[in-house]
Amino acid sequence: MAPQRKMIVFPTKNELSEAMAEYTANLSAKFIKEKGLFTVVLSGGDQIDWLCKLVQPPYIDSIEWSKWHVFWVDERVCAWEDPDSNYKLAMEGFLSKVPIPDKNIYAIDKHLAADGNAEHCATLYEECLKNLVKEKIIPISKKTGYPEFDLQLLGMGPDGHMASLFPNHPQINEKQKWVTYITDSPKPPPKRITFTLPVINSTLYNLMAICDKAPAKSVAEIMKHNNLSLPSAHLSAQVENVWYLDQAAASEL
Ligand SMILES: O=C(O)[C@H](O)[C@@H](O)[C@H](O)[C@H](O)COP(=O)(O)O
Repeated sequence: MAPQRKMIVFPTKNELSEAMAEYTANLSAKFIKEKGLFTVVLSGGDQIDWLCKLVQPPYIDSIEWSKWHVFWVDERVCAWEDPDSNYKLAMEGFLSKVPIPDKNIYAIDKHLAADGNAEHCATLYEECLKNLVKEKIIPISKKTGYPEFDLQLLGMGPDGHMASLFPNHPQINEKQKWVTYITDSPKPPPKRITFTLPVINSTLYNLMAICDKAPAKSVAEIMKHNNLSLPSAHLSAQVENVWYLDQAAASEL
């Protein structure tokens, strides 16, 4: 039975950001103690701004960064140096400030992304994940049959999309692939790769962080009506599916 969706509303974005950092640091300590490593899946958008607390005391010194393995739930198919790149966003805002080994940061294929080859990028990213299963970095969940990440940090767009799973687009129905692609994303840029829904929901701990007024109507559609036409309404997890909102994002509840 999938865990119930939990919701916590914070008075300010700063308090939400502090709670995100604490949640992440606690899970980092838990999994590194249990298995000697921690797998974290990032997304794009504003979320990286909120992870800023992790690069400040106490976390900057207390987290065992060398044991982290970092992935992206979705990525734009563009050069790493492109302002649209989630890799660039995360590298500049977070990853360049913490001592995670480069080999433990799994980005979209640099050259194929620069060439704009979305389908091949998705195939290669899936191959990367499958190699890490063989190397026992990522387990396959006995419960779901899909790869099992420890923590995934997600955002939601005003239209209710998460990762690059958008309303009225077929990618949300993909069940065979672990990574798929889109070439007509309603949110620019159009070409992206994305984890599929079964992989997103096979994560042990999913933290959905939403701020500002723009997504408030979609938050209400999901929290009050469980409107499944919105991809984020399908978010689940194996252990915890928790939504952190600021007052503006919760203002229609
Ligand atoms: O690549 C992307 O665009 C993101 O992964 C996307 O899914 C993002 O998480 C949401 O659009 C929320 O973005 P904001 O936090 O900027 O609203």
